This record gives sequence, C-alpha cells and structure tokens, in this order.
Amino acid sequence: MNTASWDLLLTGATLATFDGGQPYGLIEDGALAMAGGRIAWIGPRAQLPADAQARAASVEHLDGALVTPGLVDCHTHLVFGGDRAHEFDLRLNGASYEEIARAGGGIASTVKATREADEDELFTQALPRARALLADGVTTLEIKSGYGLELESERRMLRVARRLGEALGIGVRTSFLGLHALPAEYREDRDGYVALVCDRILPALAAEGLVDAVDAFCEGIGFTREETRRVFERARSLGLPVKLHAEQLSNLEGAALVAEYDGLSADHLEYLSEDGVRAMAAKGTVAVLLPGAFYALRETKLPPIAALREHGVAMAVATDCNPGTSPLLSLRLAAGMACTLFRLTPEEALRGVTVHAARALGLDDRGTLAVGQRADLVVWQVQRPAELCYWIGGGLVRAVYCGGRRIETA
Ligand SMILES: O=C(O)CC[C@@H]1NC(=O)NC1=O
Ligand SMILES: [Fe+3]
Repeated sequence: MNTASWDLLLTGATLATFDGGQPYGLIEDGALAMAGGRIAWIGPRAQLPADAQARAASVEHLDGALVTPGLVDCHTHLVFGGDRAHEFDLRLNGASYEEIARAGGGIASTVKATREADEDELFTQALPRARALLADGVTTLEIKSGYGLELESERRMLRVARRLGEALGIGVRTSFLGLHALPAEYREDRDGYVALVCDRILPALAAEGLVDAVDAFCEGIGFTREETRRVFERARSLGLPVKLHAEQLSNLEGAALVAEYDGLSADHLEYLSEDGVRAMAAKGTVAVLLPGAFYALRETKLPPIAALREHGVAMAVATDCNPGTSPLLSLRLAAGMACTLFRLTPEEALRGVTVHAARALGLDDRGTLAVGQRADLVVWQVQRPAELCYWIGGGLVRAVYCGGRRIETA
C-alpha cells in the first residue's frame, strides 16, 4: 500500500522563501515537500521528520540549487495582434512618434491588427510570448485587454488570456483596460466612448467571468482623472478591484485615486508625488515599477524609490510586455533593470517579482514558500538569489512547478 503522503520532496536546496525576517527568507540546505498542489513541509533539511523519505512518492536532491517562489508578472499587455518592430526601425532611422502616429502607427496600429485577428490567431501570436516568460520562471501572469476597444475584440482578448493559462498550466489573472486609448470612431466623442466602456462593455465581460480587475491609462495622452473615476465607480458596483497606469508621463494624481478606491496597485509612477506615496501607504496599495518601458522610451525621470521605501509602500516589478513601449519577454531581466536603473536592491527586486507582485493581483496564496501556499516554485541553475538579477540573459531555469506539477518550459 502506498503510504506516501507527499508527492515530491526536494532536499539540499537553497530556499529563498521571502517569508519571515531573514534576507530573502533564506534557508540554507533546506527541504520542501509538495502534496496536492500545495507546500506541505518546508524548513532546514536537518529538521525533516525521521520518516520523510518514506512519506515522499519521489525525492530529488538539489545539491544546493536555489529554489524561489514561481515568479509573478503582475502587469502585461501580452495579447495583441501584429507588432511594432517596424516602428522601432523607423524611430531609429529618425522618424518621430508624431510622424509615426500620423502615419497610423502607435496604439492605433495595434488596435487595427487586434480587431482583424480572430481568437485563434491572437492565441497563436501570444503563446510564444507567454512561453518565453514561463521559460524564465513565471508561473502567474496578469494579462490586460485594451487593444480591442469594442466589445467583441475586448472579449476575444480576455478569452485568449484565459486560454493561455489553461494551455500552459500556469495562473492567469485578467485586467479589463477598455480605457487604454480612444478608438478612431470615437475621436469626436470621448464621453460616448467612456459611457460605452462603463455601461456596456465592462458589465458584459464581467458577467461572462472574463474580468478579474479593472485598469485604465490615466494620462494626458490617455484618460482624465474624472473619466478614470467613472470606470472605477462601475468596477466598484460590479465588485471588481481596480488598478491604474498612473503618473507615467505626468502627475494627474492617479495613484491617490487608486488609493481612494482601495485599489490593488498603481503602475509606472515615474511622476508620483510625496502626497501620492502617502495615499498609497495609507491603503496598502502596491507600487508596480515598469523599468522596461522606462528603458525602451529612454525616460530620465525615476520613480520616487526612496519615498516609497520611507513610507513602506510595497514595490512590485513587472515586464509591462506590450508592442509599443515595453516589448520585454523576461521578468528576470525586468528585475535586473529595476536594480540597475531604479537602484532597487536584489532582494527588493526579487520580492517585487514574487510576493509583492502577487499582492498587486490581490493573491495571497502564492509569492512566498510557506506551508499551505500553492506549490508554485522554480529550481534555478544558480546558488545565490542575487544572481537572478545579476546575470543578463536567459537559461537559468532548471525546473518550474505550478500547483505542484512540473511544467515543461522548452
Ligand atoms: O504603445 C502601446 O501599445 C502601449 C503603451 C503602453 N500603454 C500604456 O498604458 N502605457 C504604455 O506605455
Ligand atoms: Fe502597461
């Protein structure tokens, strides 16, 4: 009779648990057991129960390899049609953003390509991007809508997001981003478009179970604070949490608006003020830093990292994977950029792509290695946590587990 109560026992691991007070929550020469998709036991190998080997259906000795929680990418626009590589080429050959936009480029070109693609085409185009993030350790992905800007295309985007999670066996959380850009057909009727989003599209997609959170692009080139408030009011009436692209290019006090609605996160934040930091701290709103967009746009204004630290605002880091301002397919590289460009410590950056990123999605069942957490974890080819931010480039993953199941990353 099988007496095993553990599915798998990993021993001889360097465990970065991000749980407890030690730097990285580190446990040297540790052991971790999984059962039923959860972590059943974790601690120093020397403290394993005497019958540990008998309890485990299988045992793997890791010779000191680093084990972390599965990485959480809490801000992506991963589903979209076409790409903007040609614009990258035009820009590097001297074309301005304005010239490209006037020629139909920018978000408008991605909206056109997304509307023209059917669900299978969108899925086929997004799958390699999701696999690339998975191959670098991501086990939970947030994926936004926002390139459809009308009901059927927004629905297609969110259905593809759900399909990606099912196909790859990883967690997916969706965010509705109807207020991402004004579609051409509403160029003369902003109010009409905001009403369409709030009164028609969002309620319909929420009723179909496609929306986990509501986001908006609160910016001079996006939507105003008042327009953002309208979609937040609708989200609240539907019982959906909110998050926001806030203070990316200017200060519209979007972060304070998220805090007013007890929102999950404010994202970008290069122009975040001290008042905005205080508002976020008072409500536990997570600051999501997006160094990929900062890098690709060659920004110079840094987010107020010192103020966020001083006020104890949890900082997350994400790829913001999108075709225009952050075509970034490695969350680990985003963590490295957060260190090099934003001066986060490696521990801050790694908390930013694990436990704090999970909190930015309203998830408390993942992001740390602790008994009862989902068995979402990565076994790395390195021994020290800081190496995950230090090495530039991929190939450091040895194994990925999601819900206790080994995930193929090739
Ligand atoms: O250019 C794109 O396709 C998206 C830009 C992206 N969206 C947003 O809200 N902020 C950004 O940087
Ligand atoms: Fe974004």
